Amino acid sequence: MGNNSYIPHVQDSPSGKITQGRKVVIDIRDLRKSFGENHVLNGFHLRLYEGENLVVMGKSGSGKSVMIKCLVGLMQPDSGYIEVMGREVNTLDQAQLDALRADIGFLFQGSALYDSMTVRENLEFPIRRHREKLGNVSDTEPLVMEALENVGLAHTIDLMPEELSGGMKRRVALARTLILKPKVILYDEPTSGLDPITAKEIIELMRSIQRKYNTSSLIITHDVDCARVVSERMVLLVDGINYAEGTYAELSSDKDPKVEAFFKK
Ligand SMILES: Nc1ncnc2c1ncn2[C@@H]1O[C@H](COP(=O)(O)OP(=O)(O)OP(=O)(O)O)[C@@H](O)[C@H]1O
Repeated sequence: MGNNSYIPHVQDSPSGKITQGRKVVIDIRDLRKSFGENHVLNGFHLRLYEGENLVVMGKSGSGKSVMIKCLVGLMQPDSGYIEVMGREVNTLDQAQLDALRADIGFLFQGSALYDSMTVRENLEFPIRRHREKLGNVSDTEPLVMEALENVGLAHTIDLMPEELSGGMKRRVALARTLILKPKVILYDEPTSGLDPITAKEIIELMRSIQRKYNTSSLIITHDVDCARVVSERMVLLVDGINYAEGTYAELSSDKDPKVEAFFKK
């Protein structure tokens, strides 16, 4: 590990077994992005397989957000190949990008609820934006209820965000993400700012959603506990590359100093 090239999965390693025979839903190859002399991504590779929970860990400023922005077409990479659910992102026009984004759920740190809207109205918002994807439904109530039930918050439907705790807001935001039945969910620091018990609840929810809908999840986190519980595989982003890949057990016992640094408390 730790060389400057793509690390193919060793087929009979634990992480190799996880990926064997599964369909690739996100394929990032040799991604490069610099801002002047700041070379952020220097040949980053990543594959997300159908139904898997993949955690990407990297220090602050290592380029995780840049990678996600390139992935959803919000930022143009300098070079590299990005394919999401069979579509090559760099070749898509605006309408095609919008359609792609409707298939991707985002749970970002900043994906706050609209304070002036009730929980119901917050959940109706994406339905109105992507009405055609849901077959132009006129009665949104069953969709809103199903999404809220998935996160155990059906009783909050008529509350305002200010009446919810931080953990409940995060769960409502997750329900809003689920309402469009995304095939892929991108989580950016899903447990940041939450106390350990609430963080654990969010992690449990992420796992149950993944089981129920067979979604593929790309999870960006600094939280080693979150990574341990939620990840099937992990990618460590160091020096702009996928420095190391493997299961939590594989990586947490790796003796490479840059890998070890992630697991020191
Ligand atoms: N639009 C931009 N213009 C110039 N530099 C940028 C831009 N976006 C990101 N960068 C730089 O790219 C580097 C990686 O930033 P990025 O936000 O991807 O880090 P990160 O790994 O997501 O960090 P954090 O964990 O703190 O959110 C940083 O040095 C940042 O200053």
